[in-house]
Amino acid sequence: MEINICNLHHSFDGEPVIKGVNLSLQKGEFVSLIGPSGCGKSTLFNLITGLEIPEEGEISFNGVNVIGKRGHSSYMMQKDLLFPWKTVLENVLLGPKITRHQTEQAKEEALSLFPLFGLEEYEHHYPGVLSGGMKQRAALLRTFLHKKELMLLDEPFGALDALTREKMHSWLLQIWSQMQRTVLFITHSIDEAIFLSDRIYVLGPRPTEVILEVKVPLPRPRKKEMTVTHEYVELKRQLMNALYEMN
Ligand SMILES: Nc1ncnc2c1ncn2[C@@H]1O[C@H](COP(=O)(O)OP(=O)(O)OP(=O)(O)O)[C@@H](O)[C@H]1O
Repeated sequence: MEINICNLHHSFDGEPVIKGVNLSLQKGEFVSLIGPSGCGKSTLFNLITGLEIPEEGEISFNGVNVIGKRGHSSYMMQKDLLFPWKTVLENVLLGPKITRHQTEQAKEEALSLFPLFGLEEYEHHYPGVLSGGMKQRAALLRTFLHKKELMLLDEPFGALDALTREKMHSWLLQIWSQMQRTVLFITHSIDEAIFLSDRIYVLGPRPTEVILEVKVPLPRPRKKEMTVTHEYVELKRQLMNALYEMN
């Protein structure tokens, strides 16, 4: 599966937000988007999922135009909250339920994944008793169960403390390699983008466009020790220059 976004333009009330964005993803790739606050990253996700219709440009999955079409990507929004009155299991089944495929099979699959997502024994608890990291893992499990060609993750770890966030990085990579999904990931953290990704796109300020695309030259599986290697530091310098030059 190949995803191509070509010459995408979008405005709100006559104010341009997206200005000729081009990007592509190969099957199974982990790609991050990094850019200044308010540049249009979430808008880009809304366009890819069909929640918004672009003024101009193309979005295709395997050559098929998907503009304005829903159902080809699973989306974890920045504030993807769990419903406090539903149990953790009911919350994670919301994706399959929405697509009317909620069967005993979906429930069994969800239950079998609770240990991998570090949520074992919390199936019938309410989200109020979960830690911040567990809540994000539950929201991620819901997104993983909503099996679509592309997973869009909008800053899933932005609100977590540094240590929990680091643990989540290694954990997410393990899940991603086991489940073989294509991921597009928004972050404000250069380190997070490098540690997780195969490729990174740097977006400029609003109206945004791609100002840099880099491949991450680090082997997998990723290890924390890699964050002090020459390749890592050089890439970080390149990304910092691109991001700080805009301000
Ligand atoms: N539905 C909308 N109507 C009008 N303006 C909008 C709408 N959605 C977003 N905007 C504006 O478009 C711009 C881009 O917003 P967006 O949320 O896409 O940025 P972002 O890069 O995801 O921001 P952040 O990094 O802070 O999450 C902002 O100026 C925002 O106010």
